[in-house]
Formats: sequence, structure tokens, C-alpha cells
Amino acid sequence: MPEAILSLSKVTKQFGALLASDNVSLDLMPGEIHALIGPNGAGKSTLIKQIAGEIKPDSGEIRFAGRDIGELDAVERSRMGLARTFQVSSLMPEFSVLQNVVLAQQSVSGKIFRFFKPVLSDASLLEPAMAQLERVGLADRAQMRAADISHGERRQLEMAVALALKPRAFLLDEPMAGMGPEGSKNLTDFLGGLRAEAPILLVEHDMDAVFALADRISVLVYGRIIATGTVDEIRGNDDVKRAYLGEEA
Ligand SMILES: Nc1ncnc2c1ncn2[C@@H]1O[C@H](COP(=O)(O)OP(=O)(O)OP(=O)(O)O)[C@@H](O)[C@H]1O
Repeated sequence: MPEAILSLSKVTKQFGALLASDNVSLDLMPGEIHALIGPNGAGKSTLIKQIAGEIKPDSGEIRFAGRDIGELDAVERSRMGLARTFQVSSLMPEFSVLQNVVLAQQSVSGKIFRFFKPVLSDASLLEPAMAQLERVGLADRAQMRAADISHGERRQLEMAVALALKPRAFLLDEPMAGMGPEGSKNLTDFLGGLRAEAPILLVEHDMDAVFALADRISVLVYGRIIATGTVDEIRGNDDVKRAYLGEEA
């Protein structure tokens, strides 16, 4: 049995009287897309924020890449390869699409540059950045300002930036939000291929996307995981139907 890349053990977080994470244990295995679903206010974003290091659990343990990351801040976690995208925009709007990817690459290269300019004309950085843009289908927008591309294209650019960081796991918080049907379909195809690069913990309300992509699904209700299983197991689970999916699922 391979070791989990990310694992949560009994993570608990209370806001006043509200138990937003109630003894949550969850793992993300190599090569998988693990979807986290649940009704509004169930605590999905709170959990993602605790994994990313934006808020601290009251108790419990979070391990990533074999180590307890409880004491690391969000920047240190992202340097370890934990890539969070979408709800927090990582883009620099005044820079070009290509420059955004170059800057992301250099942030993990370990090299310190005093000025942006030499970085932005360094061929050894431009070529791989262009390759990432081709991968997400944005090569023809490379020279546009990030501020001037469409909403869907910004999502693609965030993906290219995330890829440039060479992540060991992706935390994706509602990637389908605000995408039209065609955009959702393209992104679904793209994410399906991405799992080979790094496993994905996916928070998503679009159930078509979740059912198409997830290797496993965990269902969160009132801060508690009420079931974890394959798509078929979750669709057939009576507790899940009652609490979330409804009888038609
Ligand atoms: N900083 C905070 N202080 C107090 N309560 C909070 C805080 N953050 C979230 N909550 C509460 O915790 C609960 C879980 O919220 P959370 O945003 O994690 O849910 P969610 O499952 O992501 O919801 P949605 O699907 O609507 O995004 C909610 O009742 C919310 O009001």
C-alpha cells in the first residue's frame, strides 16, 4: 500500500459554538482525485484553509509528504509542493500572461533575483513557461496582460502558474465556479489528465464534474465526514442521499 501524500487525522476546528471541522480524518493517495463534497456551510473551505496553513486547527494532525506540517505557515507549505488554486487568486494582473508563469517558476527555482527585468527575458525560464501555457491552451494569449484576459482564461492561467510550481499535490477549491458548460468540460478533461502529475483534493459543487473525475469522494456534513467511497458507493449511500444528494442522485 503506497503512503498517502496528504493525510489528516482527527482535525477539529471550532468557531465559537460552531464545530466547523469535527474530528476529520482524510487522506490523498498518489495518483488520485479525491473529491470533498457537502452542502453549503458544511466546512469544506475551512478544511482547505487548515490544510493550506491559513487557519490553524484546534487539534488533530496534518501530514504532507511524510512530515507533520502543523507548525508551517502557508508559504512554507506551498514551497513544499502543496499548490492551492482558484479561490485565492495568485495572479499579478499588470504582468503579461507569460510573465506570470515565469515569475511562478523563478519563485521555486531557489535563485534570488534583485530585479524582475532579467528574469523576464531569461530564455531558460521563458521556454518552460511557454510550454506550460501551451499545455493549458493559452499560448496565443502569452503577451496579453493578465488583467485583460477572460474569466475562463484566468482559470487556465492559474493552472499554468500552479503547474510551474511543480506541486506534489493540488488543493482545488471550486475550479468550475463561474465557468460555462464548455469551459467546465475543457477543465474537467484537463484535471483528469493532471492527476498523473500530482494527486488532487477537489472541492466542487458541480456534481457532473465530481462524478466524472473522482476516484474517491468524501462527504462532509456539519463539519463531519459521513462517508468516503467510490462514485458508485457514494451515489448508493442512503445517508449521503438524505443529507446531500437527494433521491434523484
Ligand atoms: N472565520 C470564521 N469565523 C466564524 N465562523 C466561520 C468562519 N469561517 C467559516 N465559518 C463558519 O463555518 C461554517 C463552515 O463554513 P465553510 O465556508 O468552511 O463551509 P463550506 O462547506 O466551504 O461552504 P460553501 O459550500 O458555501 O463554500 C459555516 O457555518 C461558516 O459560517
